[in-house]
Amino acid sequence: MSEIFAEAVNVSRRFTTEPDLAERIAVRLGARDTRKVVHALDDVNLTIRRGEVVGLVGESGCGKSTLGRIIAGMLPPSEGIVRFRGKDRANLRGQEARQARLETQIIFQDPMSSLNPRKRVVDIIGEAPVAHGLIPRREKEALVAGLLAKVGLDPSMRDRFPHQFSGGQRQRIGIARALAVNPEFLVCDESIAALDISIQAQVLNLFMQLRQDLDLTYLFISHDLSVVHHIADRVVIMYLGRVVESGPTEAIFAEPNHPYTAALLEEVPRIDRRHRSFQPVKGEIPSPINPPPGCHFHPRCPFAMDRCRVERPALVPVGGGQEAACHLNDLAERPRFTQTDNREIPA
Ligand SMILES: Nc1ncnc2c1ncn2[C@@H]1O[C@H](COP(=O)(O)OP(=O)(O)OP(=O)(O)O)[C@@H](O)[C@H]1O
Repeated sequence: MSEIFAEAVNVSRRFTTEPDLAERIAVRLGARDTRKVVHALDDVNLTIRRGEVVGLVGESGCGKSTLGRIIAGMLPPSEGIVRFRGKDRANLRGQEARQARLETQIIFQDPMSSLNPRKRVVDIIGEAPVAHGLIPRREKEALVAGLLAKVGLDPSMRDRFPHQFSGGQRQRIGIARALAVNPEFLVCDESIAALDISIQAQVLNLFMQLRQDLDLTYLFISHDLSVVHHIADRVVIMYLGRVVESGPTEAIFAEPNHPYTAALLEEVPRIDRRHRSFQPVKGEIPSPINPPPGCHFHPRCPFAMDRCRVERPALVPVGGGQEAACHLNDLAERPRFTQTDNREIPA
């Protein structure tokens, strides 16, 4: 197995909600402070090995982006450690910290909001490598031309502005900008979600090609299991701030261990039946402001037992390279579920 490249160890992250105007006024007038704490991540472990594509999936609000930003070093955890190449990111200083920042690039969903509309593509892509002293200014044009070609755009487009490109082309510009500083690790946060279906496949193929050509490591965040099935070596499933299951992609798709994973897969969409997002698993996702005790999934789980309502299940190996956090694994006879009947089995 290749070396561990990036790692989150027992990472938690809380946010305090901002009070709105009415709440601020009420507090000034003596009312109780109504700010609430959002438990976005609750003791999460994640390991990414060199050269791996790890797919991080889960419903909206389960903490995927927060984990991606923490692993990328853009956001500190409230608790826990983030290691990059074996070193605690929080302790990196000077040149080492700068190097770690450059080696990790994050590609967001909406390229338009991250590309400066007043700058030409040549500057958008070529600015950072010059500013960081990776290349002399005179080499900027050539570097940008090469990068545009690498992401499938005509190098003659380098003097255009972002608004002169389509959504898919803009995402390619975003990718070229990320590649300009020679990263080894790309965190792709819903990077293809905003694109038309046909364009999604093209950009996904580009990511896979770049992986091969440049030996990249990816954390690929998506709410779309079919996308992850297509690109990831390993899948990590999150539910309400916790990892509930992880393992090799094929194993997870063939035999999910956690009832939540099974329920998601029931709804999914094979890649050939293109389906863009999760259908709601039965029941509402609870609020991360007030998560349920025990297993976070128990209010929606068709198998929930008394123990699930009070005791958090640990994430443990369950065979086949998979890990799952489910008390069912401790039963002498585990109820079997299939992708089609998991909703009907009584508790
Ligand atoms: N800066 C913040 N302030 C307050 N709450 C936040 C902040 N950032 C994220 N959250 C909350 O933390 C939880 C997890 O958010 P996050 O964006 O990580 O989830 P996600 O799985 O990526 O969802 P989505 O796909 O909708 O972005 C959500 O309840 C979100 O509202």
